[in-house]
Amino acid sequence: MKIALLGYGKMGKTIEQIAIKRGHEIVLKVDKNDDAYDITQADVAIDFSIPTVAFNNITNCLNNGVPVISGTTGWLQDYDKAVELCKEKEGGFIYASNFSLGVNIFFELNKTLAKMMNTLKQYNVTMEEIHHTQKLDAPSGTAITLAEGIIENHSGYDNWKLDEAAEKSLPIVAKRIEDVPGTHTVNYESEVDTITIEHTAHNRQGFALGAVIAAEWIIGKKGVFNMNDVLNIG
Ligand SMILES: NC(=O)C1=CN([C@@H]2O[C@H](COP(=O)(O)OP(=O)(O)OC[C@H]3O[C@@H](n4cnc5c(N)ncnc54)[C@H](OP(=O)(O)O)[C@@H]3O)[C@@H](O)[C@H]2O)C=CC1
Ligand SMILES: O=C(O)C1=N[C@H](C(=O)O)C[C@H](O)C1
Repeated sequence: MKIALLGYGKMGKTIEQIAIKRGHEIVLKVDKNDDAYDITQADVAIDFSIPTVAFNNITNCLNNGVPVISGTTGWLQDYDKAVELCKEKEGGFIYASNFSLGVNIFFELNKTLAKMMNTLKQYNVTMEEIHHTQKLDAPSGTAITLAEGIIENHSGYDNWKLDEAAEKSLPIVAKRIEDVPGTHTVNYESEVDTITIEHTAHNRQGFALGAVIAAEWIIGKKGVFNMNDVLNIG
């Protein structure tokens, strides 16, 4: 499979290593200021860039008939437009806030726990995410997906807020600590006890492997998909 890497930073480089080990070829590496590139030489594009350019990268792929996997976070105000374009062009598109198998299992565990806790009003939910200091967005995309999983399944919450507690709002604390690949914690706290679920990434390999598996999976498919489709979970 011929892969275009849109964004050649920490994730782009990790994806390159894994893709080559799995027998794929990297035909294009796009970074800042690499504007004039021909995406059509690739069978599939993998976008791990920055929030301000991700939507543009995705539309360029869809307009040129190249299926695209996007892991970039912080651009979701334009997600619906990307979905529309994908349908109009009959393309292939997957966005996931987190591509790792472990986090996708954690997402399901989080939803199940929220359902179980729904009637137990003595518990307040709080969330914390910790990432490296170069991260541009807060809260993390993964934290937003976790919050949405709780809001959909727990009637005590209908929105989330960064660093703020308010009526029916799920507070998310975002911490930035050097070299942390990504840790997400969900707490249910009552006066008598705390229930905690946590996912800790030890490195970026899990995210990168998931993105390559998603790229392999989307070849020959048309539509907008997510990691539950790829991993057949949920
Ligand atoms: N969904 C998931 O599983 C995961 C998602 N992520 C997300 O992926 C994104 C990238 O993460 P990470 O690799 O750690 O970040 P990095 O900052 O290491 O890499 C981002 C790269 O994008 C480059 N870039 C800047 N402008 C453009 C452009 N116009 N087109 C293409 N590339 C460009 C940057 O170049 P320069 O440095 O020169 O500006 C940089 O090399 C983030 O949004 C992060 O949150 C990260 C891990 C897992
Ligand atoms: O920026 C990162 O590094 C990560 N970003 C994603 C997010 O925002 O959730 C996924 C992972 O946590 C690493």
